[in-house]
Amino acid sequence: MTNGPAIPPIDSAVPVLGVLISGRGSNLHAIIRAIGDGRLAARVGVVISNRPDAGGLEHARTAGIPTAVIEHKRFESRAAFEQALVARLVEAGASVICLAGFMRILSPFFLERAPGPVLNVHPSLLPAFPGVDAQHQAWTHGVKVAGATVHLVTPELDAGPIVAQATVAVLDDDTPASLAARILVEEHRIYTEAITRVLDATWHVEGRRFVCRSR
Ligand SMILES: Nc1nc2c(c(=O)[nH]1)N[C@@H](CN(C=O)c1ccc(C(=O)N[C@@H](CCC(=O)O)C(=O)O)cc1)CN2
Ligand SMILES: NCC(=O)N[C@@H]1O[C@H](COP(=O)([O-])[O-])[C@@H](O)[C@H]1O
Repeated sequence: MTNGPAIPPIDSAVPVLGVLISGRGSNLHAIIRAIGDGRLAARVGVVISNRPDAGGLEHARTAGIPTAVIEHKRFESRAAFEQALVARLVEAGASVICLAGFMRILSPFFLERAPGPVLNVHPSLLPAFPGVDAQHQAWTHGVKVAGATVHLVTPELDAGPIVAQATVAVLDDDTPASLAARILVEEHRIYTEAITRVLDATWHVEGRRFVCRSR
């Protein structure tokens, strides 16, 4: 009698990602698919959501990835919440933290204790249109070129060194929703590229510039 599908042993040589979400998790799903396709040499050690109803948790469960719900509302302070995040990331052995639609501003308390660099994906060509609803900001402003950014997370919101970007042409008949959908495709593509660059040991930051020797 078999005991179900064989669960491959954990390869300690494979870098571990910790992914933080708050919602549907399409960027998380893109990371999981990239790993499964062999396009990203890593594994997701834990998916943490600050919201129990986050749809992205199901992507993790389907992929057999450990999940945790750490609700910010249940903590007395932002620091206590962030300490819980750090503890779960350390427990999972995460060495790179990926924010994927994680809708909490992280304080220096977290960033000083995180077990590795923190990345975020943002749906605009930063520094243009920081903050929330960036796609709608760009559409309303009338830009002809929008896009997506993956950046290192620093205490200042959406202002960290840029690791990867992609442009998206804005069409005359675009709506905010149609533009956001095309930007999302590029987010999915560049997040894998950005994680690969950060996993490469030959990067450093010069001023605001993310410099990666090998890519
Ligand atoms: N220190 C940083 N934290 C975060 C960054 C960052 O660059 N530096 N990126 C954000 C992602 N983000 C936009 O890309 C973003 C997320 C959340 C907010 C925000 O106003 N959050 C509120 C609460 C909102 C809610 O819970 O619904 C808050 O934290 O008080 C703005 C922008 C992730 N974190
Ligand atoms: N300011 C942060 C921000 O706007 N992040 C955006 O939230 C969405 C999450 O989608 P997902 O849950 O399907 O990955 C993504 O479009 C991401 O760029």
